[in-house]
Amino acid sequence: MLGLFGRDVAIDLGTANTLVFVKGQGIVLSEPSVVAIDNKTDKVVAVGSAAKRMLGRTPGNIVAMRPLKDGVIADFEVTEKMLAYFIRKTQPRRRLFRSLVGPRVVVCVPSGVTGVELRAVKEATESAGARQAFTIEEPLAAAIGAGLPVNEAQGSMIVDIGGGTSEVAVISLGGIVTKSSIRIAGDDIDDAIGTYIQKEYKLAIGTQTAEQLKIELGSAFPLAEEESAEIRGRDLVTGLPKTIAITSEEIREAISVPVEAIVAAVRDTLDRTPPELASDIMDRGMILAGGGAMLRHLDERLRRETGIPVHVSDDALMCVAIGSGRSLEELEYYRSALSAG
Ligand SMILES: Nc1ncnc2c1ncn2[C@@H]1O[C@H](COP(=O)(O)OP(=O)(O)OP(=O)(O)O)[C@@H](O)[C@H]1O
Repeated sequence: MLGLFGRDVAIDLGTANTLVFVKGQGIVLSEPSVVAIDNKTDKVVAVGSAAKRMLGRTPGNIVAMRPLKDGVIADFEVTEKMLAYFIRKTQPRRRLFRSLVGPRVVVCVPSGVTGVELRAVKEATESAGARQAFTIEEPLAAAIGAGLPVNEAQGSMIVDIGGGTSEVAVISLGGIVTKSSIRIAGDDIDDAIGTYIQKEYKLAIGTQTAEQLKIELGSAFPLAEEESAEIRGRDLVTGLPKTIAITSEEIREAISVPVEAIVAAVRDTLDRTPPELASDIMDRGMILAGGGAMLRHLDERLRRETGIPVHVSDDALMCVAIGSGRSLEELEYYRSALSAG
């Protein structure tokens, strides 16, 4: 069909990764939320994976940056360019005529965003070519994506741990009843690892090495068999490359503060949950979503600290995008979860 309208898309605009869902097709794109820009010409040089490879490796005139920080837009213009790139990539190869043939776009936003930030997202989406922009709060999208019955009169609890924000929400009848949104998540865990290694070993490591250490050695609760790994960095005293060995116990200690903040947000949300909904959650448990949910034994830690069953979603990294996509495909059914632009 030679459609007059663009393909409707849902975008999980994350601090770390952006996922794009095309109506009728599912997730078609998942790339790091990174943009590389040439300072001299102000032109975008690369977006996504290609730009991520440039982080920390660019010559003077090119800057590779993440336009979102802590789950919110830190650089409006660059975010707009990134959105435009992702939307364009999913559209048939022809010009997008804004408002006439642009697609409808659902963008997922953290539940803690302010009115100003929300407007910024909608404006960026519309300037990027959307004829109509909707936003959906991240915990609602994650819950829909995890298959929770969000529209029923039943308490569902979702804990979504991304790169920049961790969102905890209890949902019933299509809306969020209690929530906590903290700007502490996966990135802060990486930073904590970097800081620890710098302090204990006088070694500077890059953010990608810190993230890798988190994924490979990190845990929120003791492992049956603790592990160790070798890492390379720059010796802060001699300025030369150096290799050290580090254990999973050390990484657990390094990340204890941000992990505890996430656990505290879950406890705090439960404390404020009305008794009927709390009882539903006691029975059915909470669902963990977002990339941060894959930190080893985080489920075990939460289970022990709250006494409530904890399940990690099968599609932790994609839950939010899947849920945003479902809300796009069933706009009427999920109307109460969406806010129109
Ligand atoms: N196996 C893993 N163990 C621990 N953390 C992981 C793992 N895989 C990915 N992550 C972390 O998940 C985070 C990214 O998750 P996700 O893609 O859900 O975030 P986002 O949607 O981009 O961020 P936000 O929701 O804050 O805007 C990163 O911090 C990444 O390091």
